[in-house]
Order: sequence, then C-alpha cells, then structure tokens
Amino acid sequence: MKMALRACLRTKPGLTALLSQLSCSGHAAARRAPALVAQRSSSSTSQKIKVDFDQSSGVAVMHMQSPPVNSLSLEFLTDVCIALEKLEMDKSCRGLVVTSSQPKVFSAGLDILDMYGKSPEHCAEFWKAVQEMWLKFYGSNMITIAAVNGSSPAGGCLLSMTCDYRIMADNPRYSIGLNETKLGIVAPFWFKDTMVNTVGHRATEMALQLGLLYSPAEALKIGLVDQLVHEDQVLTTATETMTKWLAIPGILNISYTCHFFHLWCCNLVCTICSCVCQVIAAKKIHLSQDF
Ligand SMILES: CC/C=C\C/C=C\C/C=C\CC/C=C/CC(=O)SCCNC(=O)CCNC(=O)[C@H](O)C(C)(C)COP(=O)(O)OP(=O)(O)OC[C@H]1O[C@@H](n2cnc3c(N)ncnc32)[C@H](O)[C@@H]1OP(=O)(O)O
Repeated sequence: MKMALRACLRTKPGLTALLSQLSCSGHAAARRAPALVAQRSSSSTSQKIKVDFDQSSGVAVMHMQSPPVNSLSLEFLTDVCIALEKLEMDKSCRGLVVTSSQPKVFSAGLDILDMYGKSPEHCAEFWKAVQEMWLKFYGSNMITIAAVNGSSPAGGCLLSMTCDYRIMADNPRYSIGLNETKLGIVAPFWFKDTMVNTVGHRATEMALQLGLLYSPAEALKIGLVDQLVHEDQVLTTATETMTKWLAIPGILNISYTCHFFHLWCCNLVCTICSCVCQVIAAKKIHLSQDF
C-alpha cells in the first residue's frame, strides 16, 4: 500500500501539488530546516530531530529526540516534516530509518497537551500537521523502516505503520497499538485504514473497538510489527535490513495498479472532509467553552 501511494505521487504531479497545498508546508517552510550537505556522511539537527545521512549507502537515520516521550506536538511534527522534505529532495537518499533517542519510548503519540484548551486556529494547524506527517511518510519515495525501540501508542503506532517495515525491541514492558478508544476518543478513519493495510480488517476491528495495546510478541503475531530483536540491536538490524531492501533491483520503481490509486484518492477526499469536520468540531467545542 505504501508503495502504491509512492507511485501515485511519482506519476501524478498534479496530485503532489494538491497535496502540498493541503499540507502545512507553509508554516513548515518558515522554520529552520536541517540541511543535508554533499559529503560522505552528514549530520543535521533541529532541536527535536537529528538526521544522520550516510551518502555512501544512501541511508538516513532520523532520531526523534523530543523529551520526555517524543509526543507529537505541532512543533515536533513540523520539524519531522521539514526533515523528511529535505531528505526527499536529496535524490541520493534512498532509505530512511526512523528511531527514538528517548529511553523506553518510540513515540507517545499526539501531544495531548497540544490538543487541549488551544485556539481553533491552533487545533486546525495541529491537525493539518498530523495529516501531513502521515501523508509524507506514507507517500515517501524512500524505503522507510521504523526502528521501534520503545513503546509506541496511538499516533506513535500510526507513525510506525506508515513505514515499509517495522522492527521492534523485544521487551515485554513495551507496547504498541491504536489505543484511542481506551482514552475515550475515536481513532480517525485514516488511522484505521492504515492499520487495515497493515494487519487486515478483523485484527483492526478488534484493535480499535477495544483500544488494544499489544506486547511486542502479540504485535508480531498479528503482523503489526515485522521483526523483534533485542533492544540493543534494533537500529543495527534496521540499517542491515535497509541494505538488503535497497539491493533489490527497482525497489523504488515498482509499478502499481489503478485500484491503489483510487483507494488513495478516496483517502484524500475523505481526509479533506475529515479535516473540515475536525475544525468545525473544534470551533464548536471552543464556543461551548465560552458559555
Ligand atoms: C488538535 C486536534 C484538533 C482537532 C481534532 C479533534 C479531534 C481529534 C479526534 C481524535 C484524535 C484521535 C487521535 C489520537 C492519537 C493520539 O496519539 S492520542 C495520544 C495517545 N497517547 C497515549 O495514550 C500515550 C500516553 N502515554 C503513555 O502511555 C506513557 O507515557 C508512555 C508509555 C508513552 C511512556 O511511559 P513512561 O516511560 O512510564 O513515561 P510517563 O508515563 O511517566 O510519561 C512521562 C511524561 O510524558 C508525558 N506524556 C506521556 N504521553 C504524553 C502525550 N501523549 N502527550 C503529552 N505528554 C505525554 C507524561 O505526562 C509525563 O509527563 P510528566 O513527567 O508527568 O510531566
């Protein structure tokens, strides 16, 4: 599925343009961006994102370093999107590994504090940034691997599911899943679709209805992650796996069917509708709080 999106983006420039209009690149572009320089290895850092790029292998490693738990705030999401955009523009970068610099946590999902008691404008901007992250990762031209070296609930799980492959630390204290239901909120349908594309319909129904968080072993069993390794080995395994993937001829140029393109269009249209609804809902909440 991820590859289908990538192909659509490559073959439909108009769509890419539409996407970029929908996305929050506007505010993103105004911010500082980690630079990639033409040398064998480079490292670039924003406050919350560190990118190490090895030009000889064409593989970049994005370290999320937003303490304490890499929660996805507007600022953090913007940094992630800028870093990804930069890598995407560098055609020598063919693979991206995403991992966490925080102990025990890959990402705690959306920053709850950035969703509560904020202006409708902030909420709209925030929500756009969440969608942009999803679209950018899912539609990436690079091979993407999530090195899930800690817990990854809700939006953190979404982030990992937008990657081509997930390697998780085999530590039963960690968990991963879309647990929104348990928090009393409904996972947006495109979270759901992403999970369906990863683990199938029935597993997703169960996961979302019950707000399940899975141990690494359970996650492997349902296909939510692809591989478990000792936590010291997550990053090295990810880069080794990347090398194998990139050695496959034409891996970045696989052709895709119209079916996937239609599905992607549906997702896009629904996303626009959802975005409008979220903003209206946020405005209503805001108004009701005033009384
Ligand atoms: C703006 C929106 C506008 C319109 C949209 C409207 C509606 C949208 C509708 C639905 C949206 C649905 C989508 C939701 C997706 C999400 O991602 S929701 C977030 C769900 N996240 C969680 O449930 C994770 C909760 N956290 C944990 O389970 C644990 O913290 C974790 C396992 C990650 C780590 O555990 P541990 O190492 O023990 O650390 P602590 O629990 O002690 O936490 C450390 C500090 O971090 C703070 N924190 C944890 N998670 C978050 C978070 N998601 N956002 C902000 N802050 C977080 C925690 O409070 C501790 O802070 P403290 O040290 O106490 O100050």
